[in-house]
Amino acid sequence: LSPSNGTASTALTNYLDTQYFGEIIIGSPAQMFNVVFDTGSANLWVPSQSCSPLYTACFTHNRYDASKSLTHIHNGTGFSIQYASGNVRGFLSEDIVMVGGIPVVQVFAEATALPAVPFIFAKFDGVLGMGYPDMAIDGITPVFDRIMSQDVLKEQVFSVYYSRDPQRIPGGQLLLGGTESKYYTGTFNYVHTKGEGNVSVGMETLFCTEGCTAMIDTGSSFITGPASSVSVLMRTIGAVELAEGEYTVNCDLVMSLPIVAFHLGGQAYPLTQEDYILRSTYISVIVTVSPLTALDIPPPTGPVWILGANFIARYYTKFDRRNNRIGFAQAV
Ligand SMILES: CCN(C(=O)c1cnc(C)nc1NCc1ccco1)[C@H]1CCCNC1
Repeated sequence: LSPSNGTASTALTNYLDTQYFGEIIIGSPAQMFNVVFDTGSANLWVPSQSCSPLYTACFTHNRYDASKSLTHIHNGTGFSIQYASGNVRGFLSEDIVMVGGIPVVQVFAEATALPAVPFIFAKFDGVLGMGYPDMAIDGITPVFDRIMSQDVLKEQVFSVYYSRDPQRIPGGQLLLGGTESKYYTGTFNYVHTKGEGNVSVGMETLFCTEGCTAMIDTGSSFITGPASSVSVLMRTIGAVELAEGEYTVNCDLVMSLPIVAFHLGGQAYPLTQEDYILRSTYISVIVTVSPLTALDIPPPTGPVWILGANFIARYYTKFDRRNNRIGFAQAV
């Protein structure tokens, strides 16, 4: 925490433009964990020392050992969080958590059952939810809310920078309490949380004309949209569906791909071809647009567009909890 200006910075690692994570400390003496700072959830969980090593995903990641922390407080309440491919299950514990040098006494989950898919592919150990308290399982006050109530931050905001260049150090930044001017240009345009938006391709608004909700999810790698809308979008750009919800276009068509723009809060946020395609290295003739896939999320949350890392890498994002709005500026 730099006392001078009431902000706290955490450098993020960029793994293949698809995973961005930073270090936190839990317990005394310090136990270090790499976590995704995830606006798509609101709980903190890390693998537990009591996770059976039969769970490969536990075996290959850092695990919290309550017996080695002098500041550990027992809780024991059951915990389960649902992901697309399976549940993370465990129990609650309490200890000192340090984020960007700010200490909070935090209730978090020790994971004792960690599904191999997707977590054996995770370069991070756990997830630190940065979402609103109403998303928090077991009604636990999220980390950022506990930091805000300490009145140590200049502003009740946090900002996220995701670098697009894997060689660039740091690969990203989480800044609590403000924005980092070196990571964006121009001014912020704001959209109110729970706001409406729509999606246009080229000059025409294809669907969601009556507006549909979008979620900015710092913990997701890609952009997903309702299957019906994504298929309309893909047909428009001439992509063909190979796998379920995954589309490909031919390489030499890339330059003719239209701009896909997300309209949020009356402002257009265009993505160029490079933002929404991923060149598949092994088949030189086909380009996959996998950063844009179909995912139908059931009501009441869905239908919803989820804008993940490849959107945030283009638009530096300020989560303004004081005014319940999200600001976007051109990322550098
Ligand atoms: C963290 C769980 N998430 C992932 O999409 C996810 C899963 N599995 C792996 C291996 N990585 C993931 N995200 C990597 C990443 C880091 C930053 C950007 O994307 C999502 C689940 C829904 C809420 N939001 C988060």
